[in-house]
Amino acid sequence: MNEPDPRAAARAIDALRRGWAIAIGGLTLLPVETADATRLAAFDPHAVAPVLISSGRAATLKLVNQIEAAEPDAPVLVDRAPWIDFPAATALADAQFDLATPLKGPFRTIAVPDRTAAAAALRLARIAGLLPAFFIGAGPVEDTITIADIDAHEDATRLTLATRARLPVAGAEDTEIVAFRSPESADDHVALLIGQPNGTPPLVRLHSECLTGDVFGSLKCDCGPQLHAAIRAIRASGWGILIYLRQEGRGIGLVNKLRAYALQDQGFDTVDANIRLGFAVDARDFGVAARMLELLGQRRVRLLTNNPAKVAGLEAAGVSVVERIAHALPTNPHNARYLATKRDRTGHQL
Ligand SMILES: Nc1nc2c(ncn2[C@@H]2O[C@H](COP(=O)(O)OP(=O)(O)OP(=O)(O)O)[C@@H](O)[C@H]2O)c(=O)[nH]1
Ligand SMILES: [Zn+2]
Repeated sequence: MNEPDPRAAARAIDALRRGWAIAIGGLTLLPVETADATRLAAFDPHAVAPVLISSGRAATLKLVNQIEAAEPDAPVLVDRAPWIDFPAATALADAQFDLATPLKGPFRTIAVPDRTAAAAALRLARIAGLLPAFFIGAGPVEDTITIADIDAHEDATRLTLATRARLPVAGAEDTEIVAFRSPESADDHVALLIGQPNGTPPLVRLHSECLTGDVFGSLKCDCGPQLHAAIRAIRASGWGILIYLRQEGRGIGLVNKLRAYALQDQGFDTVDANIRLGFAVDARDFGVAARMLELLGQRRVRLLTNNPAKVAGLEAAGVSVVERIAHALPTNPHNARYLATKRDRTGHQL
């Protein structure tokens, strides 16, 4: 097996964002979101290329039953009926049109030729911040990558400590910022080391990026208040670490999170919005945070969280969580339903 090429996934992500076709394993794929009718005609002159979507999207379109939708990001292939032109394929891919222009079919699902490569393609779409939907054909491709290249892009063990500097912040003047990077990914994660080690396990907060909450003070979620309260709680405890993970939108990226918000405007909750778009409810990998803690020499932590998946994710990656401390803040009329959904549907303990 060849070593993964550090540039391969980055080149493929770039190609997908420009609407160019790529090949993964035995599959040749054109992304639905960024293609157009002309590119599709060049890629698939006989209009026979089936459309790859995920099972959550397929369940939303009533193409598969609910049991399969329990794993919302599994690959499903839709046969290319003659009426599925480029706009119809876009409607297959994009949940925002579901209520206004419901698709009636008829649709037929067919066997996915290479499930592993198809799942890798859906994963790459998520990493690229695109809708998880592709035409599968035989046209010319811009890049060819392997599943190992995609794995390397997400491999936390490839993360290294890049630099560190003093960074006094409001509520914690004795703070240092440490930045981490990997050869593959452009997402530079950071940690704030707050206070001085005192022989006890650090109080740790894993915070996933939320542009809307962290920067604009969005009231739809609790991220901004949680971020600032965590810094203060860590300082008050003596010392600890705030890990800031570049996992916007629970790992689906900013644009897809805003698509989920548009679906929430239509009445769907945060869980159903992700599924209707074709993503897992939570696409984050907390192994990245474990790797950062390991590079900082910390294998035992006290964790500030309401989310059992964060505890399990750290433990699975070899960090022992000696204590979980709840991190709930007052609700407001805009985020009450979101927080209730996290309690009722994703097991958050408040
Ligand atoms: N996809 C999606 N992501 C969201 C939504 N609302 C907030 N987020 C993202 O969710 C992440 C915030 O999660 P965290 O603050 O880590 O919260 P948590 O997983 O609930 O866990 P704790 O706060 O530790 O209990 C950020 O990446 C936000 O951008 C939403 O409606 N849809
Ligand atoms: Zn948020």
